[in-house]
Amino acid sequence: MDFQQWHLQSKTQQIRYIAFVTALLYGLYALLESDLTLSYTTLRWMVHGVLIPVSLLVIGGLTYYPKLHQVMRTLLVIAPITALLSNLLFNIDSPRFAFFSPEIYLNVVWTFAISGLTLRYAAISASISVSIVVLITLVKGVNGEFYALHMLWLMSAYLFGVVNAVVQEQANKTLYMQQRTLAHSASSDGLTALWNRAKIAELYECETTLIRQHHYPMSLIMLDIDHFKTVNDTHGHAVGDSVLVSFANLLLNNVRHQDHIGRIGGEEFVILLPHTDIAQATTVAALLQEKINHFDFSEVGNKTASFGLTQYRNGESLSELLSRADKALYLAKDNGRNRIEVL
Ligand SMILES: Nc1nc2c(ncn2[C@@H]2O[C@H](COP(=O)(O)OP(=O)(O)OP(=O)(O)O)[C@@H](O)[C@H]2O)c(=O)[nH]1
Repeated sequence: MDFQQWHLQSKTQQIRYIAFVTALLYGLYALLESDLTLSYTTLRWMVHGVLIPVSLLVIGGLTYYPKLHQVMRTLLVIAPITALLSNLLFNIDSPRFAFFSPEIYLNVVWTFAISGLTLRYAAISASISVSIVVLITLVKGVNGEFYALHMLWLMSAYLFGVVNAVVQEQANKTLYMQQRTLAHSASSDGLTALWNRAKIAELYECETTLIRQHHYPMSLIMLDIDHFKTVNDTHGHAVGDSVLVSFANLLLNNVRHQDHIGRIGGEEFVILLPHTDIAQATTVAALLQEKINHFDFSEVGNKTASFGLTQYRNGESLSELLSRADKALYLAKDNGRNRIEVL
């Protein structure tokens, strides 16, 4: 999940409540406005009392549907621009423009600091809004003495908004990075950085859910370095560790990016291969065997590994799949090691 998606997800509640509260406030605004003005009365009602509150309610409602969050964000970018355009349409020629102008400044601050948009999207929305206001103000003008104050407040709203959004964005990015680091260290093996057993179980659940929908084959390779104990006994634990890291990298460099590699025991590894039947998995295992046999593990020289392969059967649990692969691996060890066995 990239930062934009993470942000959207983490801001869902804020967007929801702010959208609902703002819808309510626009309803009130429409009521108060009708006492203040005689112009565009029906249109004002339609826009401030119906169109904008309904759009905001839709935005709030879309927060409940993660698949529609992109649509929600687009509406969130458009809504403040619409509100502001209607404000200008209704009020720019009015001698009482000053009564209605706070909505414009609030709108800009709202977009940057309150709406829940990321800096990029808030900047797009608020910049379009402010450009429109400046342009229309320059073309149409606003009544004399209010002009300078209007421009100052507009600029202040934009500046406060930008500064706040930049600071918030920095804080959010730090939080995002921290969460990613934490999530990764909770899912990976500290020595090799491959997935740990818990993460493999999570990935297995994701894959089997997809398999139930799309019916594709999946295989599992379990492999174990042969006579690894002698590496530790002869060269020491530190060299043993570096062999494990090199071995992990060798696996990573020789499988597809959609395959999931985990270290589930001392020198025991698994590779979950989606969209792969047992014949294809055997070809992958043979390629890995070849690569391992020819790899120079520096002080240790060449090593071999034994492979246990099996194909996923519909509805079975990870432990059932692992236990069959484990039996195949056991067979490979029993039959002389540096072998591939399938069950
Ligand atoms: N250096 C290092 N050694 C580990 C680690 N985890 C497990 N081991 C060692 O891996 C060795 C596994 O030994 P065994 O289970 O007897 O297996 P083996 O010597 O590889 O023999 P076979 O699997 O039968 O071929 C043990 O000596 C463990 O101490 C680790 O993280 N680092």
